[in-house]
Amino acid sequence: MSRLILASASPRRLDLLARIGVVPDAVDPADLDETPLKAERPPAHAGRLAAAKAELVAARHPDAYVLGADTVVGAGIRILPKAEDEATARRCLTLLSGRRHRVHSAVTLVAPDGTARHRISTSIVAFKVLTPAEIDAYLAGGEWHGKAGGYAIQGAAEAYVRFLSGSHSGVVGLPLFETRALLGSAGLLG
Ligand SMILES: Cc1cn([C@H]2C[C@H](O)[C@@H](COP(=O)(O)OP(=O)(O)OP(=O)(O)O)O2)c(=O)[nH]c1=O
Repeated sequence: MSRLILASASPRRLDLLARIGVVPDAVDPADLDETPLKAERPPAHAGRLAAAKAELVAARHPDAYVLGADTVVGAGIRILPKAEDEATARRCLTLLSGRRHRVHSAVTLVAPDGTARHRISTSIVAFKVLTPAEIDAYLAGGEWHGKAGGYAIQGAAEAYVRFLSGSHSGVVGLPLFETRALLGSAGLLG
């Protein structure tokens, strides 16, 4: 069977794949510019980056299947950043407090013949109104680091989530229903 490469530096994506019994033959992250295009909408941004990551890494592994993913938090037409510092995470949480937002997780599978298959999962998440003390407590925990929208639903932030509609695995970073469909249609399961 052909090799499967996971084009991601996210340990969560590796763990999520393992939950459906898939262990990639290698992990080879793509390093690319994740700046949104002018007027790019959140789902389009996620789809473009998932495809770009998979295609970039596929060029390095011509005989393998390559899986890439991207998770974007969108508030209306705004794309929230991936929080690399506390001030950014604070701005994200302040914006998300007391309102609904969407989390788009796109997955792309590039086959050895170069054809690409794409899927996207969109979830709706609503946070309670966050008090300044709750935001401070969350920031002190550090789980926001490197996360789209400045939070990780798989950690303490889930206690602030009043409502979730969609895919929990998608919010964490790799929607398992869509990923299984992609891998299955390529004959990579069982
Ligand atoms: C909203 C949310 C995001 N995230 C994470 C998933 C992604 O790792 C990250 C969004 O950044 P991504 O650019 O999707 O992924 P990444 O930079 O971590 O890894 P790579 O590009 O190499 O695949 O935010 C959570 O872990 N939990 C959450 O609840």
